[in-house]
Amino acid sequence: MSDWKTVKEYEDITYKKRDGVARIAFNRPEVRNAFRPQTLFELEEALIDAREDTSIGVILLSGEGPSKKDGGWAFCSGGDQKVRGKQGYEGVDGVQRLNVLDIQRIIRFMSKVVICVVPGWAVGGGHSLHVVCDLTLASKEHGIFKQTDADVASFDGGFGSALLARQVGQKRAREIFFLGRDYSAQEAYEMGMVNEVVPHDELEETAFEWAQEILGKSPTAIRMIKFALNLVDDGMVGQQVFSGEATRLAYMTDEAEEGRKAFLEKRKPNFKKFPWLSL
Ligand SMILES: CC(C)(COP(=O)(O)OP(=O)(O)OC[C@H]1O[C@@H](n2cnc3c(N)ncnc32)[C@H](O)[C@@H]1OP(=O)(O)O)[C@@H](O)C(=O)NCCC(=O)NCCSC(=O)c1cc(O)c2ccccc2c1O
Repeated sequence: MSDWKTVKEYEDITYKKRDGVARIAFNRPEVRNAFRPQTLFELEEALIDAREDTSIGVILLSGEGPSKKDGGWAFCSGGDQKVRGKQGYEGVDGVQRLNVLDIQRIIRFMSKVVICVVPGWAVGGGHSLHVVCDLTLASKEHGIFKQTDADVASFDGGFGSALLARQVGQKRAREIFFLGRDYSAQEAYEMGMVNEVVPHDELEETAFEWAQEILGKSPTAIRMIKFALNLVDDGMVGQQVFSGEATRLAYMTDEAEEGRKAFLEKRKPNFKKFPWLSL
């Protein structure tokens, strides 16, 4: 096994790779890893790099820490309220955005497994990010899950709430949003939104081990299952993403090769030798 290698230095995130695994982490621990537009642009670039790298099969999404100010740990505390304007979170270009939604879509629709590694607070828009990841591992000692959207007059009416209800049930999802209470990693596990509660010191290594276990599986089977599980909730976009993978598989057949060759050779395709399969 090799060591983590930094892919690129960023201001608001860290980005490393090791043995088929990419690790991307929020790096603003003094504000509990709250995100501003710049954070999300950096995150988008790193996620797309990991998605396009065919040597990478699993992405760990986490938060650096602890805070030098008070020792607190966080995955992410959502949008940075200091830069929130009337139409979204304001960047250095003066434009106000809700570009965390881009990040949610990249995670949801990418053909690789994204594991959320929660070393501390997962709050507001950070809570929604954990919900949209494929799996969540949380620190036994410091992991806390909290949905503060209604405290700050915000709401994630998409994956952050609807998918949450799929994970924990309607009544629990409403409780999480309506009351905005703190839930320990163990409580989040019992509700069905965390896969494993791990001693804090072992969290990173456990996440890496889960990633290695997944990397031992068939990449095709993993992405077909991810997209099939998404399909039921994602409407025509889910159908598009799943069907894209079916098209890819079809392209790999001799039948598809005959279609392609016939076009290039300016002749009629001969599909006679390919059977009309039964059920
Ligand atoms: C996360 C906390 C529960 C942690 O509490 P704790 O007591 O441990 O720590 P402090 O409160 O003292 O915080 C330390 C330090 O960090 C600063 N900070 C923490 N969170 C944020 C934040 N989100 N923005 C800015 N700054 C933050 C805090 O001010 C302290 O700094 P000092 O200088 O005072 O030391 C608790 O901090 C907390 O509740 N934080 C706020 C959580 C929150 O409400 N987040 C926003 C929810 S809305 C959202 O995220 C969101 C974003 C989107 O882009 C959306 C897009 C589309 C739809 C919905 C969206 C959405 O809901």
